[in-house]
Amino acid sequence: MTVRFGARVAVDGIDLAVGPGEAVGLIGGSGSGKTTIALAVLGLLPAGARVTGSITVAGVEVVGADDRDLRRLRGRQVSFVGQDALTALHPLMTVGRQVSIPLRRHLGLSGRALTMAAVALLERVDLPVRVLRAYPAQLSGGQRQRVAIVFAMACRPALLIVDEPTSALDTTTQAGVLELLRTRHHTSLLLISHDIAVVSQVCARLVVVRQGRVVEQGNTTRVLARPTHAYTRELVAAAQALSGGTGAP
Ligand SMILES: Nc1ncnc2c1ncn2[C@@H]1O[C@H](COP(=O)(O)OP(=O)(O)OP(=O)(O)O)[C@@H](O)[C@H]1O
Repeated sequence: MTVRFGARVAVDGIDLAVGPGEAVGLIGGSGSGKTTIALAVLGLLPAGARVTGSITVAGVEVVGADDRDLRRLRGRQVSFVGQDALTALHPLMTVGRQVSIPLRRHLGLSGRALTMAAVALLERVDLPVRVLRAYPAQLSGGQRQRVAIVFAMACRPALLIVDEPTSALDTTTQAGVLELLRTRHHTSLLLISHDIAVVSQVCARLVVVRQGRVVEQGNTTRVLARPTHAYTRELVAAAQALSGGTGAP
């Protein structure tokens, strides 16, 4: 895919595949095009953006699709969790009401079956049932992030895209969120981050982007041990410096 904002090419002929159940990490510095790739896959780029090429999710072509088809795809086949879970959740709706919407719309649940499904989702992320009656602002940052991810996975989408899931969290809470991302069952994951250490804890394959192009991709262990591109070496060195400077991140 290629994405242009006017004359500026933000994503330049990227060829990227995420297989069924696979977790792929998309890494790159600020402005490398990571969020633009995510928004293109979701069909959520702003009006001025022009996408060329092809993007398919669960066999459905996104480029040129109409709003109705895109709405059907989002939530059911592809879900997204952005950097700030507070913005992903409606501030004036309890957690319980919010989770009931996708469960009703996409899975057709109602009444007792719907309540039981909502409770089961919270149990999966070690959150007490009373969280269903809480408003997002009454939860901690880590609780909100877990709620947002578990909601995004509620309808068992084919693909989950998560953008910088842990940047605002302390190390312990971060570990909980990453553990949650590891237990996705059949859902594929595209995990976006500038932090190679975070992504390498969840993803078996890494794709490194710079200025809208893929500069390196491959098995996580291989990329960390023997990065071939200078830019990847910089990212690995930065992660090692942050983790105390010894060993792999
Ligand atoms: N709506 C827009 N209009 C014009 N240019 C944009 C728009 N959105 C993104 N860009 C440009 O596209 C390029 C890629 O931006 P993008 O947000 O995808 O990078 P990123 O890798 O996600 O960065 P970050 O890690 O800082 O979020 C940048 O040069 C940015 O300025």
